[in-house]
Amino acid sequence: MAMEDPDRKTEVVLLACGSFNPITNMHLRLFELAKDYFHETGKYKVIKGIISPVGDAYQKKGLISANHRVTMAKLATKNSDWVEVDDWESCQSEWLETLKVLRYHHQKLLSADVTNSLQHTVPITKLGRKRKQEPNRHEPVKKKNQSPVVKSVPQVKLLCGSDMLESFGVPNLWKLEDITEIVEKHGLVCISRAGNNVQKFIYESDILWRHKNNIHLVEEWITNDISSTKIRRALRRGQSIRYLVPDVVRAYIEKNRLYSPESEDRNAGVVLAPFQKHASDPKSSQALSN
Ligand SMILES: Nc1ncnc2c1ncn2[C@@H]1O[C@H](COP(=O)(O)OP(=O)(O)OP(=O)(O)O)[C@@H](O)[C@H]1O
Ligand SMILES: NC(=O)c1ccc[n+]([C@@H]2O[C@H](COP(=O)(O)O)[C@@H](O)[C@H]2O)c1
Ligand SMILES: [Zn+2]
Repeated sequence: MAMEDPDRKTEVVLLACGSFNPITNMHLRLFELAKDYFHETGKYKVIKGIISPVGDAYQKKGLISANHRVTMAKLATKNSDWVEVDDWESCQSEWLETLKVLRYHHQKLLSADVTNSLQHTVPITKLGRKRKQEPNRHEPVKKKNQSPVVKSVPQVKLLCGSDMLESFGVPNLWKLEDITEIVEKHGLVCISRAGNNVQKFIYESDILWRHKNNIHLVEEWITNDISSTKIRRALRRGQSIRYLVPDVVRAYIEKNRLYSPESEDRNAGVVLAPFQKHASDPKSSQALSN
């Protein structure tokens, strides 16, 4: 695609998909942990984080309306200068495979990049000639000048916890071809969650093992087991959730009385959308059996 510059860092956009029912401090920490990890490698630059709450059609038990979940995620990230919320996925009337969400965001960056380079196009040959005419040949050439033309599109990597990675092994939940394309074309960043053995999981899957260079495992040393399930449970019991979610999110939940025994019963007994969609597909039944 573009001219490779060994000094230039690969730009990465981190995409987190999930229910965010509701968003917690731990979800926000995932982004910080992943960004630190990539920057410490010296090879990547994380330019953006995207939170994509799942749509209502996912039909998970206890899932409250996407409208509230998106609003809370926006409130939670309003002080972040690099993490944003995208509601495209949640606005779709049907549930979408995570791969399609990754493709959409990659495509969006591609078209933004085309627009950008059309605005700044300088033929590469011209830049080459200009470089040779520079007076001091020993001075390092400023590669920065080339950026609008030769810049490559950022990679969009799926950011998740190890429970999501391990869900790849749940029969009928993921299509094998989707898992393959995610790890082959995009890449995965997985934050370890207490009680999960991700390395063994990767070892036991041929596909994940083959693409392990594109699966980044990030150890969370300051462990923190906040989950949305536990937040909803505390709320149902009238217990405090202060310091577990951003204060603006807590205030929004209280104002709108969002989580109750009734809301927890939403979608009770309903089959989760991916199971409905993939159950009859033989390719997905034993997604990672070897
Ligand atoms: N404590 C955590 N450590 C690592 N990853 C986490 C943690 N909490 C959530 N995640 C990750 O955040 C993403 C979104 O998760 P999700 O919306 O399901 O939140 P959750 O807290 O796990 O909610 P629930 O309890 O309802 O399953 C997933 O990739 C999940 O693995
Ligand atoms: N086949 C798939 O693409 C597939 C299957 C199951 C869950 N997912 C996604 O993973 C996330 C899981 O979120 P929860 O952990 O809240 O259920 C959601 O964004 C959901 O859309 C994708
Ligand atoms: Zn979860």
